[in-house]
Amino acid sequence: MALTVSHVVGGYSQIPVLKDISFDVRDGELVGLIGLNGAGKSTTINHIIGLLTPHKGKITLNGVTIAQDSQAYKQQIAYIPETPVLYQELTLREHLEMTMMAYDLDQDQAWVTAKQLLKTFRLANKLDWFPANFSKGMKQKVMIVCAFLTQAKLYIIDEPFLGLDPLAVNDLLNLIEERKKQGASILMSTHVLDTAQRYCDRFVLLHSGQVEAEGTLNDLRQALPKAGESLSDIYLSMTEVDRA
Ligand SMILES: Nc1ncnc2c1ncn2[C@@H]1O[C@H](COP(=O)(O)OP(=O)(O)OP(=O)(O)O)[C@@H](O)[C@H]1O
Repeated sequence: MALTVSHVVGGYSQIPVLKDISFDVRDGELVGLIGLNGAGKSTTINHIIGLLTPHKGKITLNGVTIAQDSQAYKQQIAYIPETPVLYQELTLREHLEMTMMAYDLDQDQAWVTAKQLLKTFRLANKLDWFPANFSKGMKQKVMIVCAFLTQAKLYIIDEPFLGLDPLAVNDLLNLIEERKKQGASILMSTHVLDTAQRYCDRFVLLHSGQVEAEGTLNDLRQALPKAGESLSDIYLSMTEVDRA
């Protein structure tokens, strides 16, 4: 089991946002973290990447908790935030070099991977550009290239589809497929439910800080038999109580 989130209660203050959530992401699997605005998706991710500490419960990555070995834990994760976070004073080349250092990557090997990724995301001739010169989507692509440059065990991708052009979305989905085949795990938060339905192996449906349902689309259909066939129908049905 790559990632295990076990009975996590947590949030930003003493009042918990996450109320006893449990789920896992297995090797070679893409899991969709789905929920309305404010459901707790980013808060969950912030706990997994170690920005927040659970009040209760435990998060392990291949058996290691962040408290046991912070560096070993963090080096297994590559995170692509919803809003790109780049250093204004560093070029694209320097962002890549910094990632290689942070993940202890072999420079020669990493540059082979980097060049391929830069070509895929049409950034190959922009190595000496600074973030100020990039569009929003280009900044997002820089984050994607940095993340997939690593050989992380777990990729966490927060809402990847909103700022990217359709070509880049397709390239990202291909990249996810490729890393899955190599055994990596991916946790992806998104509101784009038709794409999630097509590509995710399993889903975690978060609602008001709780896991309302989880499993494959078939598992969800069986759990909510009257909801409808699509992930969108199932999700809307699950949130109906709040909208009544
Ligand atoms: N920095 C913060 N400090 C205090 N409360 C926060 C903070 N960030 C989020 N929250 C609260 O935590 C709850 C869950 O928010 P979270 O950002 O995890 O939702 P989300 O599912 O990622 O939503 P969205 O789809 O809008 O990104 C919300 O009630 C929100 O107000």
